[in-house]
Amino acid sequence: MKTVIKVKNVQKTYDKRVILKQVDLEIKKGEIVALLGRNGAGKSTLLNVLLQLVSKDQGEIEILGEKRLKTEAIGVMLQNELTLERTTVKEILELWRSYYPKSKSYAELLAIADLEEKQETFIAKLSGGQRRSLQFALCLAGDPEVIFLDEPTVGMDLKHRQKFWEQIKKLQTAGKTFLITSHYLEELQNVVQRFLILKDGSIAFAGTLQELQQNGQKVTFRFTSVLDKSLFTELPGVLTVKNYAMNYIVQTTEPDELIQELVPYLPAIKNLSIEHDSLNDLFLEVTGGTYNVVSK
Ligand SMILES: Nc1ncnc2c1ncn2[C@@H]1O[C@H](COP(=O)(O)OP(=O)(O)OP(=O)(O)O)[C@@H](O)[C@H]1O
Repeated sequence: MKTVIKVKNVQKTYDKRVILKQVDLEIKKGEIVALLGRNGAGKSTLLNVLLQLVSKDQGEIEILGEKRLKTEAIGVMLQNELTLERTTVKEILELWRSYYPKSKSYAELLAIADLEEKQETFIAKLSGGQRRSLQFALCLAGDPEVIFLDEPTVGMDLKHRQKFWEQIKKLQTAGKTFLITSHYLEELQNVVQRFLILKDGSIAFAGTLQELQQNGQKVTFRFTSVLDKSLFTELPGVLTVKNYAMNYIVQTTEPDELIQELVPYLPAIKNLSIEHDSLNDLFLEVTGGTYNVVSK
């Protein structure tokens, strides 16, 4: 597949503070890629640099094979950018369409925004979620090839979120490429192909969810048992054991081995459930967050 976004050794400093130290990444056509990182990691800065909204100190960026930003082929949804408060939904959609020689139809954009009932409503009177949906429709006005979304679902209710992610998948099947920042990790899991994790000014991890799981795989066993804690702490591959009365939480990097070891004790183990790390847990591990580690 064709490379759509290519970033090499990008650096950015604000007031002598290094925000992006060395960012390298590549995104292929048709990929949905999430850019993750803790608050202040530099995600928005990276997007702004990619979109040439702020200058970079150093490095190379190519989008759609060009150093020049092909604005007609790029869709952008940043945070809180709807400022034309005294404009109606209809007026703003038509205005955005007029910027592009090849725009999506008004009806299509209205359906994407899901604001059929609010065509004559001023932007000032829309809810936070409705504004985000409208912004999403605006960023698709020119039928772009590459779409940058910064925290797109903030403020959207469940129905709008679901609809939003369905639209993204549909657009992907039409060959569109996405780079998305979000703190809602769980909802990314079913949509995103690849995750980039920004930490200390560089991409600390780039790969699929499976690769992320293999990278720092921890599996949690939960059960109730009358057996003594010391029995579980000594089993091979066990990282941590926590118990409250008979309720146990055991974490391991070797789930298959642990199951084998537990077999002789199964008559005394009830309500067993086995869970892989969630994307949240894995993310916190990579970014050096406070992973909820329980000590032996
Ligand atoms: N215009 C600016 N001038 C100076 N410092 C800035 C500017 N914009 C951002 N920063 C700083 O750069 C760092 C990265 O900010 P950025 O907004 O890129 O982080 P982020 O990963 O998008 O965070 P969040 O998840 O909170 O949105 C922060 O420490 C921020 O204070």
